[in-house]
Amino acid sequence: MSDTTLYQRLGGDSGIAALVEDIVEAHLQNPAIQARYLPAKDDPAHFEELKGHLRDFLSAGSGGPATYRGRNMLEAHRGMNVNEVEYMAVLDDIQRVLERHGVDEPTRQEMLGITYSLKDEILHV
Ligand code: HEM
Repeated sequence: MSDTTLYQRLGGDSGIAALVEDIVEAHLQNPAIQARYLPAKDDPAHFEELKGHLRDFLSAGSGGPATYRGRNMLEAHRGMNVNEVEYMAVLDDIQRVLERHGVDEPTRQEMLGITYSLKDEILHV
């Protein structure tokens, strides 16, 4: 176990903001899932709000100072009927962006565990 928080190992507020920008961009480029995110991009105010929610979710969930004010994972994804391929595409994008940002291997593994653990609230709901 590391004695630094996950939030610190992700680079704090600035690291998390940079990660979210690149994760969302990766989703928009990923043929398996881009159609899911394009409608949000077409509405700039909504798109900024979504990215803010993603930053706050990551900060709040990793020991950072933010308060997450978005919907819980079940409510946010209900009705989308996300499938396994889409779920893996999101997890893969996150892992690739973490690696590109120089996030260390144990921290990437921890993120993989956390993102996988949300499966029952997101997959086929
Ligand atoms: C561990 C995996 C995931 C996490 C942590 C996550 C997290 C989030 C969060 C925090 C929001 C914002 C909710 C809000 O603004 O109220 C969101 C929205 C969204 N998620 Fe996910 N998500 C994950 C997986 C997925 C997957 C696999 C898909 C489908 C490919 C997906 C599609 C979406 C879409 C389209 C929205 C935006 C809805 C809107 O336009 O407001 N998510 N997600």
